[in-house]
Amino acid sequence: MAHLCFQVLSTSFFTPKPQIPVLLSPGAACIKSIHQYRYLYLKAMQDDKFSTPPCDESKVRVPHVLTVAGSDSGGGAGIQADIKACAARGVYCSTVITAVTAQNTVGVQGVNIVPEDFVAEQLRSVLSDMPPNVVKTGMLPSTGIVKTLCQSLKEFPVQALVVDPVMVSTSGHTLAGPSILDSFREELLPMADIVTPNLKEASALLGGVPLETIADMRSAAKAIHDIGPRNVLVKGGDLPASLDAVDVFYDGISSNFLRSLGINWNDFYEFRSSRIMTPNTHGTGCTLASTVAAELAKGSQMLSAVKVAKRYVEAVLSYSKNIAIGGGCQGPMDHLLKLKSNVERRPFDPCDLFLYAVTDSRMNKKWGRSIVDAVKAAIEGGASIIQLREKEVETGDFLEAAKACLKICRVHGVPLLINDRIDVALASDADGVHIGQSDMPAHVARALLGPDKIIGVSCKTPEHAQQAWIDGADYIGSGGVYPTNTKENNKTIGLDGLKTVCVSSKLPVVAIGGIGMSNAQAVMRLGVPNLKGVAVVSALFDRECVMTETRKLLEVLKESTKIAK
Ligand SMILES: Cc1ncc(COP(=O)(O)OP(=O)(O)O)c(N)n1
Ligand SMILES: Cc1ncsc1CCOP(=O)(O)O
Ligand SMILES: [Mg+2]
Repeated sequence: MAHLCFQVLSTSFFTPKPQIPVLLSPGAACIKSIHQYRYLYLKAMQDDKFSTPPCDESKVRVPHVLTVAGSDSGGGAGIQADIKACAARGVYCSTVITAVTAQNTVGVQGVNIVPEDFVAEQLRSVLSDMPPNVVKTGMLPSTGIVKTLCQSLKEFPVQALVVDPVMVSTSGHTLAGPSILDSFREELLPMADIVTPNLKEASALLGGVPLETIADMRSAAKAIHDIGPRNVLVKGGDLPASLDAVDVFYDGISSNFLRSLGINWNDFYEFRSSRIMTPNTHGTGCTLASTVAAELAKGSQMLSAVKVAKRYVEAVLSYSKNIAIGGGCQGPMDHLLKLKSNVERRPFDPCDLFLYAVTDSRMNKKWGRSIVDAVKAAIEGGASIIQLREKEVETGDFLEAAKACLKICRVHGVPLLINDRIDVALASDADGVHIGQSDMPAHVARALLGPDKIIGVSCKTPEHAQQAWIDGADYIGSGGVYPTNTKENNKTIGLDGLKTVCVSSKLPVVAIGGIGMSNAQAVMRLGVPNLKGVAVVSALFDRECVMTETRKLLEVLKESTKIAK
């Protein structure tokens, strides 16, 4: 938004700090200085940029992207991809539709361009009433629409403009012809904060120069930058001989400017990632640009917005690589992977607490087995839930073990929880945590872990149990029921204490502490309905054969339920 930034200064959204000269009509010649001032200005404003306007403190500001693009009936690209990407990134998305396309996974069957004056009306409706932080453009199918958009943005300035110069569909259909190039070069690109061409689009913007190598991409990024956008991302997905996917990011003006101040600055960045082999790549360009826009709307700096967007697209590609939608050769991605993966994870079932195996690194070391082998054996023996309780393991090793155990647990449909370490649970994407009274409060753990993860809390009293319920826990662990050497200085509550907690608890309960083959039946025979099972450490892991011990204990537990009936 090269020549809009000075109008932005006068809006209530920003509280101007530095004194910045007002340049009202920037030709190409003054773009550099405008960018330089804007760079300084945005740096100075970084902290204030997204503060709520002082006049309306009660309202919660929602990051907002307006996408100006074409509709894809197949739902994989265009407006539909933009809405989904923004939603996945937690950003509100409004839309101005420039064209309606009839397309599917086979190709584009038809294009109906929205009349220019109706594009103008949509722009006015959104920009005048619900100003977005960032505008992102996709398919702009006529010179008139480009001009209308530029005019609207001059009238209603926004914080950033992300231009995805869509020209040809992935199936080869022309979506914006060569006549559009002049208006891109003369009007739209000089206003852009970032432009994200693929190789074909970069070549077209530069009059058809061949782009075949990463060196070519660098030259192209520089040449496009000279047209006026503040940043350029040339996407190398179509590089012929490349195995890796390499995109080149160029931020020339600020680097020259910073160098002139004696600050060393790298103006080229290469984003390199291994290729994900999948036919489901339709909509990657729209998704990347929308995610950059969404991250900018949330307040990110440009380079980190691009980094996050690249990572997000890779994650979506990888998640969607085997999905089957449509009969054509290029399928769409599934943007809402997070929702999906949570849905696919089996929700917590209190019956999972029946035979709860809790690991102990000291015991496993003593018997010469790894955590992973211990978990495998417990699952083979019939454990219905696993907790990694690794008090003596380094964080990095704990994380690796958690990831490896998670793979095994997922295959068997057995939930995996982490004792104490919410960071390890988050980093490994484990199914949840078990926390004690002196660990982080359960409501804080819930806020960190989100609604879908399992949280267990240790409770010795009805008050603890009541608090665990209020805090949003899923189950409670109650004990030590019997004396144990596994946990030092742990008060024993006995069967009576356990019963008191169970009776008062609104949550399912698992008993813990000194439980094994000899006393598991006595525990289960308490007969309180929400006592769902026993949690065991030494009876399984301080033994030579974990699988055999688990099997035997499972039989005892099954037997006890029969007797209880
Ligand atoms: C199922 C279950 N119940 C209780 C505990 C004990 O947790 P905590 O009180 O945090 O003690 P440590 O296990 O951290 O020593 C548990 N781990 N699992
Ligand atoms: C972690 C814990 N919390 C209460 S008792 C206990 C230890 C249980 O270990 P064991 O099953 O070996 O008695
Ligand atoms: Mg603990």
